Amino acid sequence: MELRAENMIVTLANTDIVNDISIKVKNKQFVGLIGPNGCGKSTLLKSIYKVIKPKKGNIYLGDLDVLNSEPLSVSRIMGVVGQFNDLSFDFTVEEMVLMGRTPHKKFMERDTEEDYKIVREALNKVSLTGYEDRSYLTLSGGEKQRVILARAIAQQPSFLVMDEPTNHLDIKYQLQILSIVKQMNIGTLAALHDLELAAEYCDYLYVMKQGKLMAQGTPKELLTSKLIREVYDVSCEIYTNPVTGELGIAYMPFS
Ligand SMILES: Nc1ncnc2c1ncn2[C@@H]1O[C@H](COP(=O)(O)OP(=O)(O)OP(=O)(O)O)[C@@H](O)[C@H]1O
Repeated sequence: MELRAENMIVTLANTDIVNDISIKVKNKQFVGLIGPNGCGKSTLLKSIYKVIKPKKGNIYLGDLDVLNSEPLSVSRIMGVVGQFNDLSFDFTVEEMVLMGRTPHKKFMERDTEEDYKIVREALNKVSLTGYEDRSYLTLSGGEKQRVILARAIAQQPSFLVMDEPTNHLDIKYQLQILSIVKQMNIGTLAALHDLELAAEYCDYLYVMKQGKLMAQGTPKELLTSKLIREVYDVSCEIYTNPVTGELGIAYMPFS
């Protein structure tokens, strides 16, 4: 399913945090959103998953006019893995992942054996089998992150929005989570900080700086030392990793 966000302007506290940005994620494409802290990535994503109302713009997911649709209609096709996953109330891991089934149910409809099967499979995918009865609030940051991904998997969305999904995760789970998402083979838009991981997993990248879109392209054409200096104010050398063949970035320490 294709996502089109057109001419998005998001204003918070009288400031244009997202300033006339258009992005497109083609069907089954994994698209990364990169840029320095505070450039507006989360704000743009939140406007796409309807937590923040933009001042201007249009968002279409397939034929669905996201901004003019009920959240329930959007949640039937869009999964979200947010940046901060804390709750005020405690739920078990199983209850958390079962919430992913809610958009597909009628009012007061009971959970079925099929729902529990989908939840078990989702937990297995993120290596959390056996955690069903654990209290969500007692989990580590990385375990919470994987529960939230399991919830998105159980939702069986056609499109996924992720805000720094590898936050809190050690390297094994960073690779695991991105591989799982890639295998889901659905359109995905993800804000990412690790540029090497972005290069490895993303088909296409958008670069934001100070609320504006600065550049876009495939990782290979986009990630140059010149661009990284312009965006992050950091010196680096780009090379091809001799072991993986992937794009590598050697950052130069501040002197
Ligand atoms: N509700 C708000 N009111 C005022 N300013 C806000 C609000 N929410 C976010 N901002 C500001 O908007 C800017 C962009 O924030 P945002 O979280 O979108 O950035 P980001 O690119 O996701 O950053 P990070 O990489 O640090 O997560 C920041 O300067 C932030 O302080």
